[in-house]
Amino acid sequence: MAQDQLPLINGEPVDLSGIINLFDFEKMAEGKMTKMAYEYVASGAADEFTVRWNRQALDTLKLNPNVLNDVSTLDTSVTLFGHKLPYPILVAPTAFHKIMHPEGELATARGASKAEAIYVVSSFTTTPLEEIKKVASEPLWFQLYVRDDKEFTKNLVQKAESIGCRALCITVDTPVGGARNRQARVNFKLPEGVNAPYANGEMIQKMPLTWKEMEWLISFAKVPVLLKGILHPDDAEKAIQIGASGIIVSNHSGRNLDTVPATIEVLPRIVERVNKRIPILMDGGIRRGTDVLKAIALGANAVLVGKPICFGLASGGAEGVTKTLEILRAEFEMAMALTGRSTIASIDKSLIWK
Ligand SMILES: Cc1cc2nc3c(=O)[nH]c(=O)nc-3n(C[C@H](O)[C@H](O)[C@H](O)COP(=O)(O)O)c2cc1C
Ligand SMILES: CCCCC(=O)C(=O)O
Repeated sequence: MAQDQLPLINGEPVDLSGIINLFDFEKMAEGKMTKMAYEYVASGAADEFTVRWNRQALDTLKLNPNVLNDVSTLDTSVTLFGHKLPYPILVAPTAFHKIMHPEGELATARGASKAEAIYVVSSFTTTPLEEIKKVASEPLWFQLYVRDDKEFTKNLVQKAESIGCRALCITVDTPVGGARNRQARVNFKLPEGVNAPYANGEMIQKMPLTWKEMEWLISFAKVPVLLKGILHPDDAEKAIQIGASGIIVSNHSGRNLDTVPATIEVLPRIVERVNKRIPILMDGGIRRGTDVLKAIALGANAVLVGKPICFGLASGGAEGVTKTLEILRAEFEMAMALTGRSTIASIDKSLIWK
């Protein structure tokens, strides 16, 4: 592409034509972000075993394709809480987008909408919800970090509902922050002029969140409530008992408790216990269309992607976010066709080589 035809991001031409897969975006983003921002996004907790295991576990699962099924037309759609998604990939909640790109969450929302994906806005957004809502043409969900101030929490839930967020993801795996060594080494903090309006001036501190508070939240929430960060089948069961509408199997991309297993390893046990009573979403290390396929084969209804969205955003603003999702979607479609699956319902356990 000629220089003068390239899209302008903040007045700077950005050429994404060399980006072929999601790993290319990480390399490009590293060159564009401040060291502090890159370390914040790219790092995990402690020795980063879980970060690596998320990827390794997906990589080492082998596929067992069928041939000669009619895959001339694919239906990749799934329905979650009454809303039809054209494909089963959502934008995971990630904090502080203005440290990744000056347009922050507005670029993420535009980019996700263009790719027809639901964007789960983080409690630690650096842009007010009302502004994000104005630029989003696809549904938003809201991720909630529950604070010890109940009034604050309730008001935030009601704000998210009133601007039209269609679901709430309550993050339950962060009662305290993890041992984020790489963040500590760069002395991570928000740069001057960037703030998180719903973080109440604090980063993660002790959060007094227990099953009792979850019941309280569910009692007044008007939209479906999902618990994000479930790894134990007993907790999945409790989530159903207290009336959660869904769960997200997640280890927070290995950013909180190191040495928990890969989410794709945990997923089958949760799926067995939940036994189709509520939808199960999963995140952690999804980078390839085949990863999406494997998660669905093992029982997830949909997946979310976190880091790749941050890297897409840092590389090319809204366009980078769109391209990230489009690459993953296209790879997922190829993976379906190449395994002989034309619908989501036909993606079953037999696809995984034993
Ligand atoms: C930079 C970054 C910020 C994150 N911020 C939040 C957050 O504010 N709230 C939350 O529930 N999860 C947060 N997460 C976790 C993601 O929602 C998600 O669980 C995880 O990133 C998925 O794994 P992946 O990044 O390997 O795709 C964050 C993850 C990253 C990488
Ligand atoms: C201090 C925690 C901020 C948000 C978060 O969940 C993350 O960085 O993973």
